[in-house]
Formats: sequence, structure tokens, C-alpha cells
Amino acid sequence: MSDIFEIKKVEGLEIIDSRGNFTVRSFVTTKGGVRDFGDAPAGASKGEREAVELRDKDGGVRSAVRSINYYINYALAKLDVRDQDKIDRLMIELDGTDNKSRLGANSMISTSIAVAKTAAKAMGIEIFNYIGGFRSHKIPIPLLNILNGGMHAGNELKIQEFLIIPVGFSTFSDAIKASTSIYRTLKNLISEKFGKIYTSLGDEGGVSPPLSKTEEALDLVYTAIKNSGYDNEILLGMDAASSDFYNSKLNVYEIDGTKKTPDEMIDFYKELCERYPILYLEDPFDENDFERFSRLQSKLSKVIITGDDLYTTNIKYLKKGIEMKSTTGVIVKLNQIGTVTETLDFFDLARENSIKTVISHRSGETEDNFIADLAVGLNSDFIKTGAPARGERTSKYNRLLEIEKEYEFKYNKI
Ligand SMILES: C=C(OP(=O)(O)O)C(=O)O
Ligand SMILES: [Mg+2]
Repeated sequence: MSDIFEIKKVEGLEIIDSRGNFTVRSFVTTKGGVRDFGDAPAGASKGEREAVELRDKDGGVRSAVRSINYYINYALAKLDVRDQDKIDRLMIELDGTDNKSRLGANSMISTSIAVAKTAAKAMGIEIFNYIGGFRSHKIPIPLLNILNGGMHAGNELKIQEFLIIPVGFSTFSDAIKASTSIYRTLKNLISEKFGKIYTSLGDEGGVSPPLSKTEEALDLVYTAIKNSGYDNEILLGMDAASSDFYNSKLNVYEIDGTKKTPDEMIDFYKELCERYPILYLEDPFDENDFERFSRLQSKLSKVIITGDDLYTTNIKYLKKGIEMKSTTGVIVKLNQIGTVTETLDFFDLARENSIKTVISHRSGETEDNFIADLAVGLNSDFIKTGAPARGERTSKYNRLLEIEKEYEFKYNKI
């Protein structure tokens, strides 16, 4: 093995994320001096079956840094940085738990990403190219979260994300141009209606106006689309993240000032999909209700019902969802499972079953744009990475713009 591929050192660093919390960055350096990093993002509305991060009592991640500097560093020394599968499986073995709680999913995913990026750099190729080879040739459709509610905002909206989906464009840059114009129109609408102070942003860069009802939010976003002249090109989506407003004791969803039974929620979603051009609906039910997902999907066959907290990027739960025909879409989040290799296993299983894939950020992010390359490398159908604003989100969109320009990749079609 040439020195440029031999891992010499893995080091952790405590850094800051977009919410002002600490997170961990992992650096991989090879004997030949090639070096790159990977950052662990952090969720707020986490699935209960996600891999867990190491976090100190004071909110820091020094324990995760120690995990990288000692255990992971010693285990990975002298390995070939291109052996992603072997390296990830070694970390899984070293951790030895079901939920990555010993080494920490944050220590593991930051290292796993750093390994992939360093390998690509050592080979002198683009990261997406390293992941996908010549099969990578498309830019995914973005699901842009331009209005925030739920745990990501200070308003009373229970639905977490109101997404715009630019499907009717022939290039990604045109799609982004239209999306930013809608985002600005939305801000102006809010300024006029509530006052400029209410254009403050939620965790993912979307506006968070003082609304409390789902329909009011959909009306506002749809008006912004129409006022910008894009009602033929842009569709709507929502991430309900409904486990966060599900009351398990009463078996009801507490939304829009009402308490709805799971069956009433089916009617609620159906009516919204009849009234608005909704293409995408994520986590409409609690993360344990595979059955209700399946019933909604069969009633709304044209809508991409998608599992995020339902699957937590874990093939064990996706297999159940496939058996029960619960969804036609999956969210793919690297840190929900903890390694790049397991993330690819999950992605492949979804693809083999013709399930639409959405490579996703977390609400707590950094400027690391690895997921943009991952989405292109895998030819993912969609990417979900927040509003077209704020550095931790724009770093992903800007990387996609760069790839489109440089390689003349085609924009994906639904
Ligand atoms: C990105 C999301 O939020 P979080 O990172 O808080 O889980 C989501 O629920 O899709
Ligand atoms: Mg979600």
C-alpha cells in the first residue's frame, strides 16, 4: 500500500454547530500527508431508535473526542483509507452495542465521513465520483424547508416542515433560482402581514411566523409560490414529525387546537392533499405505527409517504416497512445509524424496492457538505437540506450548483 493511503492518525475536535451547540469533527491523516475531516450533525426531533451520540453533562462532546483520539485512532492506524467497509465494520465491532452508545454515533459517523473524504482526496477524485463512479450523473431534486414549525421553531405550528419541491425545471440552478425567489416573496408576505420582526428564522433557515394552524402555513407558502409565478413548476411537501405531537396515553395527535384520533389524521391529510398540490408527506404518524403509514399510502397513492423516525436509516425497520408497504419514500440520515457503510446498505435496500430516496441533513448542522456529494454519488431522487439561506444549508446547495456547472450533470426528474 502506498503511503498516501495508509492511515496515520485519527483525531477529534470539539466544534460548534448551527444551533450554537457543540459537536465533533474528526480528522483523518494518512502517512503520505493527505488529510480531510467529517462532522457529526445533530437532530432535535430524533427517532427513538436512532444510534446515540456521546455527550457530556455540560453539553460538550469531549467524551466523543476522547473516543476518537484513543479507541478509534488505535484501531484504524495502518489501515488503508480506501477500505471503507472494513473500517466501518471494525468500528461497529469495537463499539459492540446495538445503538453505538460505547464509541458514540457522533464519533463514529464523523470518522466514517472523514475516511471517505480522505480516500477520495488521496485518489485525486471528487467525493461523489469516489462513491458512485461513472454511474453518478444526476443532481437530486431539493426539498426546501422554507417555513419551520414543531421543535425547530418558536411558533405554535405542530407540523415541523413546510417544503417546496421544484420539479418543473430542466436545470438545478433554475430550480434554486425559483426557490430563492419564493423564499424572498414569503418573507415579504410575512413582513406585510405580521411585521418585519416575524421574519425570524427557525433551526433550518425557514421562516417561523406566529401561526398555529397547518392550513394557514400551507396557504402562506402556496401564496408565495403563486405570487412568484411558479404554481406550475413547484409542488408542496410536509414533514409532520408527528411523534412530537402524538399523545400515546390518549392515542391522539394534538394539532391545530384539536385532538385527532389516528383515523381522523388520515382524513386530515387526505383533505390537505385534495386542497393543495402536495407531493411529499414525511412521518405523518407516530414512529411505531407502521400500519397507519400503510393505510395512508394506499389511500394517497400519488403522494410520496416517507419514513424518517419510522426507519432511522436502519435496514431492520425498513424490512418491516417493505413487508407492510408502509411508505414509498425513505429519509437517509448518516448519523441515525452511525457509519457510511450502513447508510449505503439502507439506501441500496430502498432502491432495490423502488422506494424513493431522500438524503437528509439534520436540524443541527455544520458547513460540512458531504451529503451533497453523497446524494449525487448515489443518484438519489431527492436531497433535503433546509432553506436556501444560512451557511450550513447553503454549503450543500452551493456544492450541488458547483457540481452541476463543472460536470454538466442533468437535473433529476420525478
Ligand atoms: C431534519 C429533521 O429534523 P431533526 O434533525 O431535528 O431530526 C427531520 O425530522 O427530518
Ligand atoms: Mg423528519
